[in-house]
Amino acid sequence: MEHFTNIVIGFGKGGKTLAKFLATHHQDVLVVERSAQMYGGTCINVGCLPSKNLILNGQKGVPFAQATQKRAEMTAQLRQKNYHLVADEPRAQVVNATAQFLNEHSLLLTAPDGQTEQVSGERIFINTGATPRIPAIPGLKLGERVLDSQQAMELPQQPHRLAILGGGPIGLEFAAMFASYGSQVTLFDPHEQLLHGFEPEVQTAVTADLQASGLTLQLASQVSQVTTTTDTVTLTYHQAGQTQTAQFDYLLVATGRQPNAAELGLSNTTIATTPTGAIKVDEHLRTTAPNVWALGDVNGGPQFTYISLDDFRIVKDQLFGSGTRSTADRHFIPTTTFLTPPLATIGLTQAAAQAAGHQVLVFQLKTQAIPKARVMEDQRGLYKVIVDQDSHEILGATLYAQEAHEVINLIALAMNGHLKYELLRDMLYTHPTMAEALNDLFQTPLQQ
Ligand SMILES: Cc1cc2nc3c(=O)[nH]c(=O)nc-3n(C[C@H](O)[C@H](O)[C@H](O)COP(=O)(O)OP(=O)(O)OC[C@H]3O[C@@H](n4cnc5c(N)ncnc54)[C@H](O)[C@@H]3O)c2cc1C
Ligand SMILES: NC(=O)c1ccc[n+]([C@@H]2O[C@H](COP(=O)([O-])OP(=O)(O)OC[C@H]3O[C@@H](n4cnc5c(N)ncnc54)[C@H](O)[C@@H]3O)[C@@H](O)[C@H]2O)c1
Repeated sequence: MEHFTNIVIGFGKGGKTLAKFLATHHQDVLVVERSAQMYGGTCINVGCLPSKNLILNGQKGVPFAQATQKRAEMTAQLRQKNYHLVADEPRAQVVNATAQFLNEHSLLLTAPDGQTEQVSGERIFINTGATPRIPAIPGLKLGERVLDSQQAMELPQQPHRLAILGGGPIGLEFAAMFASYGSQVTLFDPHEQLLHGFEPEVQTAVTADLQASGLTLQLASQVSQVTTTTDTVTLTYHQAGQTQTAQFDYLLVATGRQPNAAELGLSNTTIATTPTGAIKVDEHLRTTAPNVWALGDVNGGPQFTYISLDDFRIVKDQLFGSGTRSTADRHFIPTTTFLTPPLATIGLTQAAAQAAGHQVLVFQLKTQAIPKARVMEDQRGLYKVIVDQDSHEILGATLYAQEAHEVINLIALAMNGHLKYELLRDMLYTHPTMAEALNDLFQTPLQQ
């Protein structure tokens, strides 16, 4: 059995960054990835980057067939680059196989052709990501007409009539994206409102903009049956006390992603899982077995590429630093749902801040008031920022506007640096930019 100092299972964001780091720090490392089409992980192959590329080309008016070709070229290039970034390191090896634990420190590797080998590792890092969660609805099964996000992006033509199950980030981004290519999109979600837990002004604005772009929303709906034929999919759903049916060409299932832990052979180890099926970790990402860590989606944390990257930093700090860095250091996690315009958030909403006992100042600005929005010919949206009345520090922000995905990082800096809001109010900004609107936003709080 070949022995390695380090084994990384899964070529995800945290794992590949760690593998590169270890190899360049003179440690041998084996990276095990079950699919040669996934070198580099979910984000670059089937997640963030291809979806944003399709969103961008939809906005530019590129036909879907051409856009999907560009997406495929981009992911192929990124996959190659990611593979070589690790595999070309003299101390690193990449193997195409599925890993399963035999015990805490040895693994069975099964190659795509069925060949097996056993390896052992002094340290093992689990970075196996997540896969779509399919709700237990009669007739609902992925196939020709019922797709996950990867299959939807790989369609050769945009669907004519598309149903989407789930109004989370995948459901919303794909709904807006397919609508921009001309698909008739209907989105089903059990909540009364889109964007559950967001600022109410933003829920209203986004809902109105999505409807104006041609999207049909079936909110407060429960899909109870899915029936497929060779070229249609029919949904039966309950809504407002009535049972209805609707027919589509395709259904995209976007109802969350489940950590990939079930097939790892964990029953051969003392590695515990959580009630939701994630690998149980402490705040230093240590599993319940010695010298085994879990990074990224598989550990049940927020499912973002930048969280997986931060998981790498936590593990690196244990191996090469002071060992103090932990998930508790993540005070504020910015997010962006890439709608048009994008929707970015950080920290608390007004309701959450008040519920937590803060006296708040609420600042709000309509995007219409921002010159750069006029220049960009998209004046939809608003900024809403919540400030603590005593400390003058920012508690949370929701930005729904062009460039919100960039401006939110400026707010994150102020929050992490414990800066008073007046600094952003009085700063010099380049012009014309969406950031300079912070000068105006912070002039006068709304009356409470
Ligand atoms: C459509 C979509 C859009 C998204 N958009 C964004 C976005 O805009 N911004 C953002 O931050 N996040 C986004 N995400 C989420 C983001 O992609 C994930 O949070 C992130 O990629 C998770 O990375 P990871 O490090 O956990 O592992 P992953 O990148 O998921 O890698 C896990 C790897 O492990 C492999 N693997 C699994 N089991 C085994 C095994 N037993 N043996 C060997 N290999 C195995 C898998 O094949 C996979 O390559 C998006 C996700 C999707 C699906
Ligand atoms: N821009 C981004 O950062 C981005 C983009 C895409 C995905 N992601 C990540 O990927 C993860 C997965 O995204 P997601 O949108 O699949 O999951 P999600 O868990 O965020 O949202 C799932 C949605 O499906 C709905 N739902 C659940 N069961 C349902 C049912 N039976 N019928 C109809 N609706 C149902 C829920 O109400 C919810 O709105 C997210 O948590 C996110 O972190 C991030």
